[in-house]
Amino acid sequence: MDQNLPLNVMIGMIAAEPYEDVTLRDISNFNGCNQAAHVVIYADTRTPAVQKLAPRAAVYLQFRFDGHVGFPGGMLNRGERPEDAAYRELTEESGLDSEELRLTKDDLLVVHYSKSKNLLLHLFVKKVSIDIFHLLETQTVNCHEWGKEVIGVLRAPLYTMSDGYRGFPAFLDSKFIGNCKEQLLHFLDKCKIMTKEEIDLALNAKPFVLGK
Ligand SMILES: O=c1[nH]cnc2c1ncn2[C@@H]1O[C@H](COP(=O)(O)OP(=O)(O)O)[C@@H](O)[C@H]1O
Repeated sequence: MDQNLPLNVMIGMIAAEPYEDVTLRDISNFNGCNQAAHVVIYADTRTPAVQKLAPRAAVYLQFRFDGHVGFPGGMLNRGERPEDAAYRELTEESGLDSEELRLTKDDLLVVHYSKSKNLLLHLFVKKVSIDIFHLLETQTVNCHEWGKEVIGVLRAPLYTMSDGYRGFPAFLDSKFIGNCKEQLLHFLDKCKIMTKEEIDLALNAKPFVLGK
C-alpha cells in the first residue's frame, strides 16, 4: 500500500464494505437512520509483554459470541444519546460501572456511515488509569453477558515481534466485526499511539513461511 495515502484512504482500501467519514456538522443529515455507539477504553502501560517488548498502550477489546473481535457498544435505543448508549453497553458487557468510565459527547472520536446498513457508527474514546483498565478486564468475566454475547476479553498486542509479523500485524488478521478494525487504526493514529507509517507496515506484514 502506498504510504503516502491518507489513513482514511488506506482504511477504505481494507474495509470489507465502504464506511464514509461523517463530519460532526453533517450528523443531523443522518437523523432517522440506525445508529450504534462503541468505545475504545485504553491506558498507558509500561509493563513489557513478552521478550521485553513494550506495548504502546493497553487497549480493551472483546471476543464476541459470533467469533469476531469488537469494542464494547451496541445499537442506540430510541431517543438515547450515543454517549449514553456506549456507556450503557459498556457496563452491560463488562459489569463495571465506574465514574472514570462515564462518557460525554466530548469523548467522541469519529463517526462513520455504512450506506449498505444505513447505519451511523459513533466511536468514543476514554483513557483510564491502568488500575481501572485492569479492573475492567478482570470484572468482564463476571458480567451478565459473559458466556453469552461476550466470550473473551482481549488486550490488543500493540508490539511487533522480531519476525515482523507476530504481535500487532498478526492481530490485524483477526476477524473484526463491522468497521472495528478501521476504528482501531483510526484511534491509534488520532491518539498518536502509532504513526501512519507504523500502521501501514503492520497492515502489509506477512507471516514468515518456511521454503518460500
Ligand atoms: O466494535 C465495533 N465496531 C464497529 N461496529 C461494530 C462493532 N461491534 C459491532 N458493530 C456493528 O454495530 C452494529 C450493532 O452490533 P452489536 O452486536 O454491537 O449491537 P447490539 O449489541 O445492540 O446487538 C452491527 O452492525 C455491528 O456490525
